[in-house]
Amino acid sequence: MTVNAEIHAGGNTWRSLTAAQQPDWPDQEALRDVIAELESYPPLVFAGECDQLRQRLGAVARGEAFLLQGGDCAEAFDAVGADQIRNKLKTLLQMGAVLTYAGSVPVVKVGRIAGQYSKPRSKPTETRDGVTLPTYRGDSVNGFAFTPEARTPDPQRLKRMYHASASTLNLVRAFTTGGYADLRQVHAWNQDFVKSSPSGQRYEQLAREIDRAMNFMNACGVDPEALKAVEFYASHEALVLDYESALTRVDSRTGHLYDVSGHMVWIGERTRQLDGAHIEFASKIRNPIGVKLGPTTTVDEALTLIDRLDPEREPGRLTFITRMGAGKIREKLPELVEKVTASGAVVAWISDPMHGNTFEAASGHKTRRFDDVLDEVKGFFEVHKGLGTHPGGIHVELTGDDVTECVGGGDEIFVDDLHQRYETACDPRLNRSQSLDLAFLVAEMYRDQ
Ligand SMILES: O=C[C@H](O)[C@H](O)COP(=O)(O)O
Ligand SMILES: C=C(OP(=O)(O)O)C(=O)O
Ligand SMILES: [Mn+2]
Repeated sequence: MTVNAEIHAGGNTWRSLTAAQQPDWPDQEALRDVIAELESYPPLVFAGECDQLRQRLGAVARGEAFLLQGGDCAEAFDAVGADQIRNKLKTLLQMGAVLTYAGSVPVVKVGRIAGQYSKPRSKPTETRDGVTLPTYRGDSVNGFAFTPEARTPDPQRLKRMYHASASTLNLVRAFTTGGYADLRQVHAWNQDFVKSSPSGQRYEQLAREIDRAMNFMNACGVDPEALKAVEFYASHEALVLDYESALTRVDSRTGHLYDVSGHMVWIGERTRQLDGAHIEFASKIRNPIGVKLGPTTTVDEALTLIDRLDPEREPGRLTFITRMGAGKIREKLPELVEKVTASGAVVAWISDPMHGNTFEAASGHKTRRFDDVLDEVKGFFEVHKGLGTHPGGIHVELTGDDVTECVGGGDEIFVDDLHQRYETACDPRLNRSQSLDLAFLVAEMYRDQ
């Protein structure tokens, strides 16, 4: 084996361990062919960009910046269109502007985008009217339609995932570097929105203040070109390990392995077993890594995760994304933060206020209350304030469209409205107005911290 091949094999050490939540591919030979093809594809991101994000997250971990991570629960192949991508980006940029200006903090912007196609599920099957089929595991694995054909895992979908991610990332890069995301466009992002919604009106007022601040900077001689491009990164859950390891490459600059399917990847609450394949895989790559921590996480688990994933104790390498639930965060988070901090490790602490607050409405829709989401973030800030540690950011499921999936918000959505525009393929997302409401409220919390 050449040195490079040996290092590359390092991206496959997970294969001898148990990998939770993997698809039951019916045709192993077809899977092998797909993996071989994916291995020949060009990387979607450059390892140097992953390093840059790790540095940005280092600032988050040290308390010098705030992470805004958001996007769909599950991206869908048929939603890879200019309007949907632009709306999501616009929402994230508006939230970023609110947090930067009203929270007075640099904001690191990371999408759950261009690769968020695979879903862990609580049940392997779904039954409707006496018919039982495999559960939907994301567009990378099977189809959402409730038919045996659609629900059978098809490895060809992994190639579609790659191409859908590539098209999405291409447009995101064009928008964020080509002038669309220019901060001087801060009003333009709001045009379709402002009149109809309270959060849009509140945003417009903020945009006017930003304008004045920019005019002031202009008058002081600050180069306006500096505002033209925005740094934006792509992230997704590293769930289907055949895909992630097929896109893992040796960086020619350093000889290290990077998962070049996205800048940052995270390991979910259902796949973070210390002796499992996902943690092993993540330990071999140099990307910044997130790990979701639910309410059953023990201090020992958190400390072992640090030993496994951040042995060098490098700020920015490891982000803990807590998702405790509004009713548990104040009880469960303090000990974790306290003991991790006492260990000397510097991780970024981020709040996912979505996944601990899901419930089923009487109509059968999976939903979340805006007030619970807000309360979990409040609890997260309270805990960090009490311990003198840094509330590093938020991780949210959102979309730029006017969906009716979560209840509440300033432009209130009621349980009876859920059916109107319930479009998610998995978990309920904040719509644009609810996302902006959240950004304003989080900015206030940050400022008061
Ligand atoms: O996005 C997260 C998970 O896939 C989701 O919360 C699991 O939901 P389920 O209980 O419907 O499987
Ligand atoms: C599956 C997810 O979350 P968790 O692993 O926290 O349940 C998710 O982020 O969509
Ligand atoms: Mn989800």
